[in-house]
Amino acid sequence: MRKPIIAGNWKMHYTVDEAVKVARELKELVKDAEADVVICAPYIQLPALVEELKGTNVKVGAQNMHFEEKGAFTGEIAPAMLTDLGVEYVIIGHSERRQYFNETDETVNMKLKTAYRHGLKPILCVGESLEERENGTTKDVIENQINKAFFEVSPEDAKETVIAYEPIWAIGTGKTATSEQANETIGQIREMVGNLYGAGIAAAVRIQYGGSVKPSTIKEQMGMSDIDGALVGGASLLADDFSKIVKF
Ligand SMILES: O=C[C@H](O)COP(=O)(O)O
Repeated sequence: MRKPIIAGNWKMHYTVDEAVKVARELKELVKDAEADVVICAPYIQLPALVEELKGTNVKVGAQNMHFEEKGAFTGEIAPAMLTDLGVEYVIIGHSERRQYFNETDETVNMKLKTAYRHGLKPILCVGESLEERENGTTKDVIENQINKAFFEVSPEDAKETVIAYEPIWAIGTGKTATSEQANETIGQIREMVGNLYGAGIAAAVRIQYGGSVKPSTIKEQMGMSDIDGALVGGASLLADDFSKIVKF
């Protein structure tokens, strides 16, 4: 039985004070949640969030990091800077990073390996564009992303990876993939993991759906056979909405 995992991605929202206020409300609302709960916040909020959420069931994640240990990479954040704070998760390869910041399947692979090395739990994002969905190439596009992301990744590390399937056309658009569409593609991703690592790991790996998830959509989504959680953008910004998703 896979434990559900609901992660919020706050993207580029909130000052530190605002973030702490939401976290304070959230930790009360979700303290008896059965799912794993994660908030992935902008770097500058991470120290205050780790402090605010210490000893609670809400874990803190970053939205990105560099694959190198250190060096002349102006504006970047190294993995040890995150673990030193007590950050436990990191989103890798979000479509907005791929689209606006030149993230490639190769850098995604390097970042995954760096995350494992530092004991950070990665949330690996994959997904197709609207054009790819309409062309009928969704499965090929995602298989390519999965194969490249897991290139030379050990089975032990692969098993601990959370995969987020996010159709790009459903992100922030209010256009949710139907639960059946999401479940079908997530089932295919599980098969791809199985092709790489075998049935045991495919059955164990947790795969989330992301894209306009709301309190009103989560129950049906979590009722599907292959959906193990959600990566939530807009609806994670308010504690009340996010807690309803967490406690689907
Ligand atoms: O990381 C989260 C996803 O990009 C989904 O964002 P959204 O829930 O605002 O559509």
